[in-house]
Amino acid sequence: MTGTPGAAATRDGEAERSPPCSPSFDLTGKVMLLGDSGVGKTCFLIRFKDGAFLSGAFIATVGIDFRNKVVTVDGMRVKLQIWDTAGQERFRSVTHAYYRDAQALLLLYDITSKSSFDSIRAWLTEIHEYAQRDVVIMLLGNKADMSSERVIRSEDGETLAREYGVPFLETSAKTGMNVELAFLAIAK
Ligand SMILES: Nc1nc2c(ncn2[C@@H]2O[C@H](COP(=O)(O)OP(=O)(O)OP(=O)(O)O)[C@@H](O)[C@H]2O)c(=O)[nH]1
Repeated sequence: MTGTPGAAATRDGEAERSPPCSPSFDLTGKVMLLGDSGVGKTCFLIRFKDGAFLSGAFIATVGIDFRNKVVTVDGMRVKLQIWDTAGQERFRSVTHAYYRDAQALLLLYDITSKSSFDSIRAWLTEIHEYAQRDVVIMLLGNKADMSSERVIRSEDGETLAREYGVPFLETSAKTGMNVELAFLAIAK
């Protein structure tokens, strides 16, 4: 993560100034949420940022959006700037432009959707094409609360993650399971 405390862009693009002698964070880092449309990226971010779950109608993200959250890791305050990308194919050219600046990527699939799991290899190919070579990647099997509709076993997620040498967790934006853990793991 980069050490640039002080002024920072807020979600609305306004300057967020901190007193020069006591910055509100020690480090900053850019994280991107990636994965097919509907896997739960926006809900995952809202759960982490606000501790809430957006149930009801699914509103697909248009283009890209971001939110900031400061977390404490090993006594250091890390400001995470988290970019929520649109999973829909038609927005890919927009989101590609943001890969380069990301230090960490959370790549999500939905454990109730085989197609979202099958897309992971294509996502990893895109990541290798557009992201920094040393980017931190984590694979997440989201919607783990939907056990009766599960079609992807935990072992399948683990095997795929091992093949690509990335860490893996199952998560739920609905219950909050492992959401904070995933962000803290990549913030380290
Ligand atoms: N049960 C359950 N539903 C979830 C979970 N996460 C998301 N959902 C639901 O899945 C749908 C899609 O969630 P979004 O967060 O909008 O999906 P997205 O990946 O951001 O989609 P795009 O913006 O199109 O890329 C919504 O109806 C959510 O309520 C979860 O962990 N559990």
